[in-house]
Amino acid sequence: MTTAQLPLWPAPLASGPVDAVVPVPGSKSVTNRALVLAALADGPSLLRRPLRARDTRLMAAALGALGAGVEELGEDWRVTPGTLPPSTDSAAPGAARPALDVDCGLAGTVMRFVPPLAGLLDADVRFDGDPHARVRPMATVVGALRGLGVAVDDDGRGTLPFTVHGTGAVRGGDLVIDASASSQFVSGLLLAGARFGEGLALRHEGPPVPSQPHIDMSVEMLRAAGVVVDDSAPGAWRVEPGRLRARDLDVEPDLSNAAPFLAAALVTGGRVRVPGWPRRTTQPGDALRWLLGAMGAAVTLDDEGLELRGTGELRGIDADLHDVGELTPVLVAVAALASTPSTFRGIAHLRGHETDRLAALARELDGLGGDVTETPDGLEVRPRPLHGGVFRSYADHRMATAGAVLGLVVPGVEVEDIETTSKTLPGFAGMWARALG
Ligand SMILES: O=C(O)C1=C[C@@H](OP(=O)(O)O)[C@@H](O)[C@H](O)C1
Ligand SMILES: C=C(OP(=O)(O)O)C(=O)O
Repeated sequence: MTTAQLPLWPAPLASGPVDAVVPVPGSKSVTNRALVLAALADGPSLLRRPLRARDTRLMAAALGALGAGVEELGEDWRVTPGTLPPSTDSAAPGAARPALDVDCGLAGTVMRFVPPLAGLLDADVRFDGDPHARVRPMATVVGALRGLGVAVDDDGRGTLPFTVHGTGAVRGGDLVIDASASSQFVSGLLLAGARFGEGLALRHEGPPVPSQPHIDMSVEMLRAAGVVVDDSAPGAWRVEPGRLRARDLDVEPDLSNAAPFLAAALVTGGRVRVPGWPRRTTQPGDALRWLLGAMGAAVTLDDEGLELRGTGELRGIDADLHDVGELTPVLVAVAALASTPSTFRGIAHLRGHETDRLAALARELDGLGGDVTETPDGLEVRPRPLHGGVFRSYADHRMATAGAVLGLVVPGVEVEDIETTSKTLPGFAGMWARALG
């Protein structure tokens, strides 16, 4: 794919230690789960301060196409279930079955969470997305739906596009999947499972499932909606059939989107405070406290939020990021600026993210004079003096923010298509400029 025509953003060089308070918008993962659960619930729900970004607007539009209503009320969103749960007023005799379109963009949560809901509608629902979305792994979703008795038309490649032929009900029951390529396969089925006739008894078979905190987030949010979920056996989940309670919810700040700002404090020896950092959370971004701490940061969490201070020390780490893969790009950028080498493991599944993140990080850092090698399940980073140049983002919001972190201390870094950050963080360039003062 040629990306030569995309604009280049001269990444600002820090003139000194970054010292900023950075309020971070709502969590993508919490917002999109809350939208799905609200669309399936027994009445209207209010999401307070959801993330308003491309991924969450795509989710709102997808649920809208399936019959739910999402209305903006200032900073909040009111969600009305509409024809979800399954409509009883199916098409009149002789009328064509409704054919609906869902644009997944590049949102993993939309492409993995919405198809199981489409099975609950009496309609044909076509799923497609961006060019980069058409190479993300989807075979497990298609296979799971067929295993649940839902017909799906695809071209057999195990990717978008495909069409789900819903019949208005999903039988549910026992299902075995391989979720080693993405935890979202598990989450998507769990979120819809209570609406299946027999509920869902899901079992994973295969190499370990990544991103366990995101599965915990799904289970916790289902329970908060009154759904009975048993996750006591490793690699197995039982969702009892039943109603989902509508509820109002405060969306936590997106801790993974705090990563570049916290990294800015660390690599410039400065200080960044993120207000509203939850004391307890299922978000994987909470691990930044330990990961950046291990790289030299001093981190405190109190009622004012999280504060991270750079201490002047910046060391490499050896870290298994299997559970927190979405933190990888920024951590690799920090590692490239450290005084000692780093090894990141457990993240083979990042090859199926917005882009092949392992290849992209190795290529772009090498392009700035770095020394990064891919391993079968991760990256090895050997710090070297870096020089300026173009840092391509491959339609990946987290590649773009990783480039911004490098540009703080490496003169002449130009990040391609900084606006790709609008997937989860619209206005990133402005936030970055404000944080740098
Ligand atoms: O369920 C979610 O909200 C997510 C799960 C993870 O996906 P993978 O398990 O595919 O890494 C994560 O990387 C992604 O950013 C968001
Ligand atoms: C992997 C990510 O996104 P998605 O939800 O599209 O999978 C991510 O945000 O790092």
